[in-house]
Formats: sequence, C-alpha cells, structure tokens
Amino acid sequence: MSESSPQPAGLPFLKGHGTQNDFVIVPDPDGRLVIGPEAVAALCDRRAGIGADGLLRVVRSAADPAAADQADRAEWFMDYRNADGSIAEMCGNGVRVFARYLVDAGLAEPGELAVATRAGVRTVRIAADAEDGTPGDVTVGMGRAELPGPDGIEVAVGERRWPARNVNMGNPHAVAFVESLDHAGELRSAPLTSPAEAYPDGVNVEFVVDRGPRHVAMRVHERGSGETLSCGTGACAVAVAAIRRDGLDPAVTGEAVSYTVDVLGGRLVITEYPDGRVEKTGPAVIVARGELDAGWLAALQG
Ligand SMILES: N[C@@H](CCC[C@H](N)C(=O)O)C(=O)O
Repeated sequence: MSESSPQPAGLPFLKGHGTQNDFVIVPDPDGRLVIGPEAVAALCDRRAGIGADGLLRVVRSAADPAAADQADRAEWFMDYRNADGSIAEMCGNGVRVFARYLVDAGLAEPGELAVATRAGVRTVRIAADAEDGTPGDVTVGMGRAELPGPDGIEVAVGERRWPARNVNMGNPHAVAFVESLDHAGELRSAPLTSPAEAYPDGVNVEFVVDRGPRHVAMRVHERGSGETLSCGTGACAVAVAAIRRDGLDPAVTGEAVSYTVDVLGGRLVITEYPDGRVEKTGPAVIVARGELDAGWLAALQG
C-alpha cells in the first residue's frame, strides 16, 4: 500500500459487518491510496492482519477512474476487494456497511443515498435506530437479476452433484438447491462448477434448503474469500432462483414477492418487484475504528 504524497503516521481504518460478512473499511476520500492485492490480503488476514472477508475503500467517485463516469449520480464509490485481493463487481453486504460508515462519519445525509459500484449505482436507505439504540436496518436497491443460463449447469462437492441456476447480480452466482446444508461439506476449497464456460471469471456458489413458505437458508463459498457467513448478492441470487422455482416470478404474476433468506450470520429479506428490481434489507454495523501501525504499513510496501 502506498500513498502518492507524504504518508501519515498511521492510516485510519474501521471494521464493520453485515450479517457477519465482515469488512476492513479504509477511508480514502481523495483517492490518494494505492492498495495492491498483497496489501488487501495482508489486511484481511485473520491472524497476521485485521481480518475480514473483504475490503471497502471509501473514495469519491470523481477521484477514481473506475467510477468517474458515475460521479454525476453518486458522490461516493465503493471500491470493493475480496480477501485474496481480487476485485469484484459488487458486494451486497458491503454496500450496506459502506452506507452506514458514510452516514456515521457525516459524509452523507441519512435517508436515501446513491453509491457507485463497479456494477453501477446502487441506492441505499437507512432506517432510523430503534429506541433502545439498535441500529436501523439498511435496504439496498440491488438492480435487476440476470439469469443467463446455460441449461445444464452443475455444482459438485465430493461425490454429490446438483443442478444449479446461473444468476448474475452484478457478480456471478451458481445457486444449487440441496437436501441438507451439511452436504456442502467443509467448503475449504471452491466447489466444482460445470460447464467451465458458464463462469469464465469464477463464481460464488450458494447451497440452499427450504425452511418454510418463502423462507430458505443458505451457505455460500465466495469467489476470492472462501466460505463466508453471509453474502448479500448471493442471498439475492438465491431468492430470485427460489422465486422462479416456485412459479412466483413477479414479472408474470404482477405481484412483488419477498423471501426470507437465513445465512449463517443472520437473516436477510429480499423482495423482487414486477419490473424486475430486487431489494435487500438487513443489518449493517460498524464495530471498531483505529489506526494501522505505520511500521507494519511500511513493511507491506516492501
Ligand atoms: N460478500 C459479498 C460478495 C463479494 C464479492 C464476491 N466474493 C465476488 O467475487 O463476486 C456480498 O455480500 O455480496
């Protein structure tokens, strides 16, 4: 990690999570930091670093070439990276945490807030805190799901194989309905997906079981992060796949439909509307703030 002009003593960071999908947040409003993949991986390392499923760099859209074309619609760009340092188009839990940070830091007004992402602008609404101080849930307009096929996609773990649905929520997902979440095994490595051409850039894989009417539970293996306790885009992909499977496509019925999706780290509620818009609601919490040790940072730069 390096800075293009004089480096401060230590670099401020925060830690936050959404349904236990956790993030290191690095404020970089003016786009002065260059955070390479090795630095991201070091920060996300759970033993030698801060520890997280991913990193959120908070930068003004106008200050980052990846988002400059969105600057007229969204002041802030969520520069999201997976724990291994790879770049992903979108992070559904991350964008809730990102919005929480902006409002807490006084960088955005509470209410409706537009955030630029590599998948386009997403709109976030933060509900008021409860009387006991519990932070209000955060709702994100996740855009429209795409279900590009092809038919015949399969996910395999060990000897077990399942048909899977290709759902794109800005980033790629393979959704498999299984008999038991235990059948996903330990998920220490990425499940196999086939055919290989379906996911040229890798894939996030969700395993899903039914819990009740319009209520499912999932586990996920995330591209670039391994098994996580929650994936917001994954929960949307799962809800959309379940809605299609259950014959409730709002574009056909004319009725919006909501599914509850339990993840290992909590619960998300996903709604799909007749015009195809998908919304996701769940918690987003900032748990710590601090300063990265200047010596450690210097060592990261080599
Ligand atoms: N945890 C995220 C998804 C992060 C990106 C994903 N691993 C990918 O590579 O596409 C979420 O909450 O959506």
